[in-house]
Amino acid sequence: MSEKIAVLGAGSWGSILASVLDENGHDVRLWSYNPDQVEELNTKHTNSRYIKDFTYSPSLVAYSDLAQALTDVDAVLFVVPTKAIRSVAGQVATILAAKNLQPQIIHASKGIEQKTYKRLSQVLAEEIPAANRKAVSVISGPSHAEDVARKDITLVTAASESPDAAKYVQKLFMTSYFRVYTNSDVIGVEIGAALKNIIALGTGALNGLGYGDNAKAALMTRGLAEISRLGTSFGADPMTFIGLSGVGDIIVTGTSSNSRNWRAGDELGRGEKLDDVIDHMGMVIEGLATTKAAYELSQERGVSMPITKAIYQVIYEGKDIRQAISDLMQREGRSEF
Ligand SMILES: NC(=O)C1=CN([C@@H]2O[C@H](COP(=O)(O)OP(=O)(O)OC[C@H]3O[C@@H](n4cnc5c(N)ncnc54)[C@H](OP(=O)(O)O)[C@@H]3O)[C@@H](O)[C@H]2O)C=CC1
Ligand SMILES: O=C(CO)COP(=O)(O)O
Repeated sequence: MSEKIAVLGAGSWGSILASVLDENGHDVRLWSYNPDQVEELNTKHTNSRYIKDFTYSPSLVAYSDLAQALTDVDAVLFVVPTKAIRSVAGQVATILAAKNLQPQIIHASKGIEQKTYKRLSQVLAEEIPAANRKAVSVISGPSHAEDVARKDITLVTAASESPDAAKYVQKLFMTSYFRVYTNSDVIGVEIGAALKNIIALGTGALNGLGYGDNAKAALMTRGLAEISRLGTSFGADPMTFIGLSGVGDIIVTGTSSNSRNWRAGDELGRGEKLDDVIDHMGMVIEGLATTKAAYELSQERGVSMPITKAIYQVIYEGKDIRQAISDLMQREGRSEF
């Protein structure tokens, strides 16, 4: 099949997913709000700020005009940072209504909306009226853009309440090195995807402070336990958290310097100031905002999330990291499950 697909957001992940789709023979329109970036993508076929040493196929065309990118689309893939999802979806909705289109809606972003605590598929379904879309799906899993760029083996999951939509997304992306499973648990997939970034900040910080493998494994395991507690409180299937978008993504993000969240944590652990870390990263560090949303959500729902709370206190209340770790370790002993 060859579909017309608009990919919105030309950062590291959006541009590489666009490249996978282009390679699969789809008519891909990669949209960015930055005209200089569009110019670079269309003339040099590079995206140097976001992905180093990678050349895109000339068949992949970038657009700065959103309406043009959406012409006759069969599917729209959102890969902008979480904080931009609602505003971009609002613009998309207006254009789809004017063009009388009803594409599949997919997103590959990882976060929770601030203040509303909504998952991104909920935000998309709210902003794009049912008359102008088919189902909403999410594609997620352990997938650093840098690894996909060099065609390293990558497995992800496509989740949707509509089994047909999940299969559609699976078919769009599958290649010899990019394998896609389907999943009906949208809640579990989106919560796992968003909250693993908090844990990556934590394991990065442990690394920066000089802690070893035991400490990092402990943080990832107990981190997954609290993510699972929050997710199941919303009705997620506990099995999802031992799948690709749960333990898979915690491993890839919580152990790798390819992860911006891990790197940010590492730099904080080494004593750098948060503002400096954000400044020189130059790309989105989703875990920072997600820590706030998840902490507030855990308070609101009465779900125990001690690691998220500790990371929240370090980032938002200026608590000393070593003190936060010591306080976590001195909590009263309890049963593992
Ligand atoms: N990188 C990866 O390996 C993976 C990332 N993800 C997720 O994908 C999402 C995007 O991440 P990623 O591509 O890495 O992020 P990047 O920071 O690399 O790129 C984000 C892109 O979105 C643009 N952007 C920012 N705000 C807006 C806006 N309001 N309207 C339109 N475009 C905007 C940015 O432009 P500018 O920089 O000029 O602001 C940039 O081009 C995140 O949720 C991330 O968690 C998921 C899996 C893997
Ligand atoms: O989600 C990712 C890999 O699955 C990428 O993580 P970072 O946003 O921390 O780079």
